[in-house]
Amino acid sequence: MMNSAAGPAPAIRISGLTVARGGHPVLHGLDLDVPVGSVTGLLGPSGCGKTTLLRSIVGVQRISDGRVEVLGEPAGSAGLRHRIGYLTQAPSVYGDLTVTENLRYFAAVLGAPATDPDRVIEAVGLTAHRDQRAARLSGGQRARVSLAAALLGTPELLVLDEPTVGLDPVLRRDLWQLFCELADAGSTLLVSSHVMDEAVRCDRLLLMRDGRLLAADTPAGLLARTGAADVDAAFLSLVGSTS
Ligand SMILES: Nc1ncnc2c1ncn2[C@@H]1O[C@H](COP(=O)(O)OP(=O)(O)OP(=O)(O)O)[C@@H](O)[C@H]1O
Repeated sequence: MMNSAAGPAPAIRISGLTVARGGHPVLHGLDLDVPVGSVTGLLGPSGCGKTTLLRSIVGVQRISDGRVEVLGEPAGSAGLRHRIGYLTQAPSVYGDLTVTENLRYFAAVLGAPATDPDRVIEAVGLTAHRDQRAARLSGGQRARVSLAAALLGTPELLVLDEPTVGLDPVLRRDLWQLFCELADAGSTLLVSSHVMDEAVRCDRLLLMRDGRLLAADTPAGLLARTGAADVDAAFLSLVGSTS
């Protein structure tokens, strides 16, 4: 989707974003847009700055320079709190509560509809485990409880940090299907991954390396531009042309 002057405003607009962590520069003046109602994949090797970028978007990262605008407001604005769902890499669930109890609790905190816990439990494929305590779930199941919590209240923007890590291929496929359905219904999704083969499921890709953006394109555009057969090869070709 193009963002012409007449087109819809992007869900996320970032210019000159510079971040240092622990005294070291991590993001070096990033410029990017994320269009509304799309699934954008944020791809890049471990340590390239994906989580730092996502933290800047949800407004929990101290930034050195630049502008981060989310849904028309500066990142971190109080008004955005109920409009964004954020899945961190570490599942945040209460081990001594069941799946349903966890989600009822988070729904109450968020003021989400009372029917939401059932809906999101089904969406992430945990209905059969709904009465199990979270401490007894597998790592992948616990991660899905966290994902379900991010879906409560049907946020306009979902920021998901490696939501499919450690999941089997069937579940990964089902979750990507869910992400596409959410985008079709109008939500905007920004999904990080270091698994390049997930890229084909995205409408758009942001390829990062060493705190810089290598490319922002559709999967097809990226392959056409690099002449590569897959996103992995496209990434390597872009790395080769910049290093
Ligand atoms: N709390 C911190 N203090 C200092 N440096 C940090 C901190 N967190 C991350 N970093 C550094 O910032 C850089 C980017 O980290 P970040 O977590 O954003 O990468 P990432 O692309 O999300 O990696 P991964 O895919 O492994 O999660 C890394 O070099 C990392 O060592």
